Amino acid sequence: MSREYIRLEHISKKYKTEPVLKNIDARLHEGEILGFLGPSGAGKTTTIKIITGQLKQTSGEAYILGINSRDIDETIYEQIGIVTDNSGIYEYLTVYKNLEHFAKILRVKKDRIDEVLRQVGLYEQKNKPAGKLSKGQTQRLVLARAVLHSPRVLFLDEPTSGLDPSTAIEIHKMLLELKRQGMAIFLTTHNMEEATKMCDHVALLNEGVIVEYGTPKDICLKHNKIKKYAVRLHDGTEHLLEQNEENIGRIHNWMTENQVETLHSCEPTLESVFLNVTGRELS
Ligand SMILES: Nc1ncnc2c1ncn2[C@@H]1O[C@H](COP(=O)(O)OP(=O)(O)OP(=O)(O)O)[C@@H](O)[C@H]1O
Repeated sequence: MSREYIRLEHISKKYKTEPVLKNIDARLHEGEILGFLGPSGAGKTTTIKIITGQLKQTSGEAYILGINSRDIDETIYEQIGIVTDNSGIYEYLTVYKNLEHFAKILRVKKDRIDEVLRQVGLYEQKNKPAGKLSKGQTQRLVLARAVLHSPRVLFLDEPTSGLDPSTAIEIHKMLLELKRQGMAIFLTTHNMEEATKMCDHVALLNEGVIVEYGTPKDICLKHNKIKKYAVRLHDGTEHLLEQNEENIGRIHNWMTENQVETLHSCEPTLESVFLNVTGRELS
């Protein structure tokens, strides 16, 4: 049984009188990725801040690596990494010097810097000033900094937001490798494809409430009540049909007349589940 690294029990948070998190429960284990998925303002960043002790909850308990978040001090940062935005990178220092600076603070041996630079694919850019990196390269540097001290838990707030698809795929590969090495990753995203591909469990968060929690597959299967088929005919027309007797008959007729070019069953996606449950788009 893998070790539990994060536990949220009935977390609620109000900013003044405004409730932004309501009774949040979640778990994250060693070597797992948990996705907090929700539109802007759903409460994802607030949740990260509570777990990491940057913000106090109004009620409920949060534990990270067995420590109550109300009791944690800065020594926790030796065991966790946080990626929220690009702040904290010194633009006028080279990529290497940036990491050297953090290696000193985190008491990490210098050998580890080249190792991490290779891991995130920035070794060739090590002598470039950080301010001259592309957006994707900057995100790799931020990630390199966050994993320099081999943390047990990594928090990523929208890690691929604004990146082109091929850079996002590279970041995903890196994260899956870190997970394979046992790191637990708490990921927030608007991107349901990212969540489906990367996460062992997801929490769908809407206006501070978890409306669904589980594996992406289980959540989608649970909502697979109305089955649909997508049919494309040789004449170029496309048809999205609910599974019922009449439509099965239509599909059958098209098939016997050899009119069908492609036929797929359409499973729900996390995006469509979210829309279904909340009436809102994720992004
Ligand atoms: N310091 C604060 N004071 C008052 N309200 C706040 C504060 N920080 C966040 N909020 C509010 O709490 C709610 C949740 O914000 P939060 O940043 O956690 O959302 P999010 O899901 O991370 O959004 P995004 O995807 O845009 O980053 C929002 O309505 C936000 O306006």
